[in-house]
Amino acid sequence: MRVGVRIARLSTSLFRYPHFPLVSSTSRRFRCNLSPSAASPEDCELNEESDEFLRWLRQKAGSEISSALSVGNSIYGRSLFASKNIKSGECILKVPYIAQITSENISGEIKLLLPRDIENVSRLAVVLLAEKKHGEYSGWATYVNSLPSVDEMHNAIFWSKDELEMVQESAIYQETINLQAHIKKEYSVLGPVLKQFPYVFGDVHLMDFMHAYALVTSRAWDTSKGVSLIPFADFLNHDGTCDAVLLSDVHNEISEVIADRDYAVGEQVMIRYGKFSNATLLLDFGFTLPYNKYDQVQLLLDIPSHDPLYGMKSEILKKHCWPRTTTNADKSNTTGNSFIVKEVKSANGKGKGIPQALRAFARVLSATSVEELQSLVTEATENDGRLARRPLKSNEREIQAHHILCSRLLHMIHGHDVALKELKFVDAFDCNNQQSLRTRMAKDLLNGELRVMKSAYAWLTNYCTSLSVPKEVSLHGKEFSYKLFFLFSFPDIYFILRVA
Ligand SMILES: C[S@@+](CC[C@H](N)C(=O)[O-])C[C@H]1O[C@@H](n2cnc3c(N)ncnc32)[C@H](O)[C@@H]1O
Repeated sequence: MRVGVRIARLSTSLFRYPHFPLVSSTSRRFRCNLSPSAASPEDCELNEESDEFLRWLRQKAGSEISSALSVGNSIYGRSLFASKNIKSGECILKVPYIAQITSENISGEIKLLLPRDIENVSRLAVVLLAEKKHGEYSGWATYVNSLPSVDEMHNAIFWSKDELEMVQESAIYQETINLQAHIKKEYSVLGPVLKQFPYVFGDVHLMDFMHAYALVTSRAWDTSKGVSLIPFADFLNHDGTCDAVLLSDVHNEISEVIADRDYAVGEQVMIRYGKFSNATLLLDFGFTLPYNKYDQVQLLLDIPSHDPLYGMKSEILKKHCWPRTTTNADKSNTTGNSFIVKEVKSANGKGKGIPQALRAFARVLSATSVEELQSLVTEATENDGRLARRPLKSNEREIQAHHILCSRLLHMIHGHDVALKELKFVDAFDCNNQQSLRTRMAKDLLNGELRVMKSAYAWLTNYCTSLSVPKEVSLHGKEFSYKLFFLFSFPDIYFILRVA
C-alpha cells in the first residue's frame, strides 16, 4: 500500500492516459452543513477567492483553465462545483504542465546535492518546502497558501498513539508505523542537505517534512512529467463510484478531466482518485468512506512451528516462491505470507475475492503426511507447475484445508468486532472535532474490513458444506446433515453461523 506502489502503477497509452493520484487533505474553510456529494445551487458556498485563484492560475498557465467549474466548500473541504450545466463527455478543466509543480522546480545546485536514492514523493516535498519558505515571493504563493495546515490533515501518520490503537486490528496499524519510519529515514538523509541552504528552506523540522510529504501523497498525481501537484484539479474530491479520472494529454502537455455524466449548475463535481480501499485512503489521503466497495483485508498465514512437517512444508513452499516475509520498521518480521482478500459478492457463487493462492497455501498447510505433500508436488509438476491449485482429492481433507482459513478469519472477525465495540460513540456530523472525525474513520475502516471478512467466511463455510453433503440426501435431510456435520466437525463455526 506504499505510495511508491501507486506511482509504479502508472500506465501509458499512446496519447492520453489516466494520472494516478498520490492525493488528499482537508480544507481551511470546513463547512459541515452541506450534503456530502451534491450541493444544490443555493446550498453551495462558492468561495469568493475562486475567481482570484483561477485568474492567478490562468496567468501562470497562459491559457484558460476552466469555464465550467468554480471553487466552493462542501463537507469535504474545498470542492469544485459546476458553474454551468455540464454535459457528459465535456472537458471540464485543462491544466497545462507548465502550471504544475514537479520535482524539476528546484534549482540545479540543490538538485545535484539531493541524494539519488530518495523517493520522488520526498523530492516534491522538498520543492514544496522551498516554495513555502519563499512566502509571498513564491510564484506559487496563491496555491501554496491554500494548502491545508498539518492540524487540518488526518492521514494515519498524524494520528496519536491512542488514536492508532483504534485500528490495531487492521494491517494499516503496522503500515502506518512503517510509513512513519520511512519518512523519518528520508528526512535523516535530506535534513543535512536542506540545512546547507537555510535561505531556501529555513529551519525544517521532521514535522515540517512529514507535513510536506503528506501534502504530496494526498494531492499529487503521477503524470508523464513525474509526481506533480496540479493546482485547481486537486480541489476535486473523491467518489469511488464515479468514472471520471484525471487524464494526461501528453502531446499537448495538459492534464484534463472529462465529465462522466451530466451535472446541473451548483452540483459538486468529483472524480475517482483510484480503486482505493479505506486503508489506502486513510494512510495516504486522510479520509475514509462509510461504504467502500474496494475494501480489502490482509490475511497472514504461516506454518505453525510445532507442525511435524514444518521443514518439508517450508522447503516446498520456498521452492514455489513462498514465503514472503516483510520486515517492519522496528526490524521485526511480519511473519507469514500475506494474502489480500476482497469482498466475496455471493456465498454460493464463485468466491471471487478469495485468492486461489491463499486456498493453495491452506491445502499445503493442512497436509498431515509426507505422501500428501509429495503428491501435491507431483500434481504441480504434471500440470502448470503451480502448487495445490486443484481441490484435494479427499473432500474431508479439502474441508480441513479450508477450515484453517475459516478459523483464521473467525479470529480476525472477533478481533474487529471487539475493536468496534470499544470505539467511543461518535456523532457522525461533528466533523470539526478531531477525535470524533478520527473515530468515525476508524469505524469506517473496521466495518469495511469486517464486511469483507464475513463475506469470505460465508463463502468458505458454504464451500465446505457443499463438499460435506452426500449427493443423494433429500433437501430436508441435506439441511440436517449440514448441521450435524458442522456441529461435530467445527463447533466454533457452527455456533457463529447460528448467531449470524
Ligand atoms: C485533493 S484534496 C481535494 C480538495 C480538498 N477538499 C481541499 O480542501 O483542498 C483531497 C482531500 O479532500 C478531502 N476529501 C476528498 N474526497 C473526500 C471524500 N470522499 N470524503 C471525505 N473527504 C474527502 C480529504 O480531506 C482529502 O484529504
